[in-house]
Amino acid sequence: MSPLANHTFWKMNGAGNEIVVVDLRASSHVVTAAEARAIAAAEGSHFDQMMVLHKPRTPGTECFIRIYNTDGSEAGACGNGTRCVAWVLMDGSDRKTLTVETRAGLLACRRMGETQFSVDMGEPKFGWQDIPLAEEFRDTRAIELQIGPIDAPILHSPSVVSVGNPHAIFWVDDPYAYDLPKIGPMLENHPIFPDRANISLAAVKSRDHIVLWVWERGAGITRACGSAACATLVSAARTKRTDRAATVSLPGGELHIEWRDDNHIIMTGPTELEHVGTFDAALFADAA
Ligand SMILES: N[C@H](CCC[C@H](N)C(=O)O)C(=O)O
Repeated sequence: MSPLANHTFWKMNGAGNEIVVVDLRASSHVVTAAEARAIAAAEGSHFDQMMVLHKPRTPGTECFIRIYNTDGSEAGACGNGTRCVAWVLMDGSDRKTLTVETRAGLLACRRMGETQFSVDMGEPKFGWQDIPLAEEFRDTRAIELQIGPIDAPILHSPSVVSVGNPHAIFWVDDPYAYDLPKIGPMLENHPIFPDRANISLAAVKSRDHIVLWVWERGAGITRACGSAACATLVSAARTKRTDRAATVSLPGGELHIEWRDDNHIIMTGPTELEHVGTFDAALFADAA
C-alpha cells in the first residue's frame, strides 16, 4: 500500500523541519504570498516551508517547485522539503531516482531506504555577489560582521555561502548558549545581506560531526534546515575545521552531508508523513 498516493496535499517533516507539499501540476494557479501566509497560519497546514509542485519546465524533470517560507517569501532551495517531494513522487513505484527543478536549478534525488532520501543540492557559491552581500568581500570564509559591543562581540566573523539560498554561519562552542530567537532576526535583516540570510550557529565537535541551530530567513527557528546543514559543512571543510563529509545534528534530527570532489553537495536524511488530504480551502481549516 502506498500511503501517499491519490492526494494533492501532504503534511510531512524532514528531520523535524515542517513541510507542506501541494501538487498543483494539474492547475495553472500560482500561490500568492498572502495565500501562503494563510495556509501557514491554519491548523493542520502549518509549515516552515511549503513546496508547491507545478508542471515541469525542463524535459527530464518531474516538476517545477515553488518554495514558500512562513512569511510568504519564496526561496530557491529547501533541502528537507526536497526529500519530502522525492518521497511523494516516488511513492507507489519502484523508482529510485528522479530530478526536480527549483528557482536555483535542477536537483537529482535518490531513494536510499523506505523513508530515507538523498538530494544532490548542487554546487556552493562563495563569491560575494552570488550570496549576495551588499559590499565586496574577497574572502567569504570569514567576513567582518559582528553583533554586540565592539570590543567584546557576542558573535563575529561568519562564513558566508549560497547553496541556492544565502547562509551565514557563526562558529561557536555551544549553539544553544545563545539567544538565537532574539539575535536571528537582527542578523537575517542586516544590511550586509540585501536578500536577507539564513543564520546558523555551528559547533564543530570532530572532523565529521557538527551541532547546528538555525534561524531561517522567512521562517524563524526551525527544527532542521537542510540547506544550512549543506552550507555549514562546505564552510567547515573550506576553513579546515572538518573533512568533506559529516553528520550534522539539528534539534529535529540528523543529516549526513558530503561535499564531493566534483563540487556537488549531497544531503541524506529522513522524511516523515504526518497526514494527507486534498488541496482545497476546506482542508486548511480541518486537516484529517
Ligand atoms: N528549511 C530549508 C530551507 C528553507 C529556505 C529558507 N528559509 C530561505 O532561504 O528563505 C531547508 O531544509 O533547506
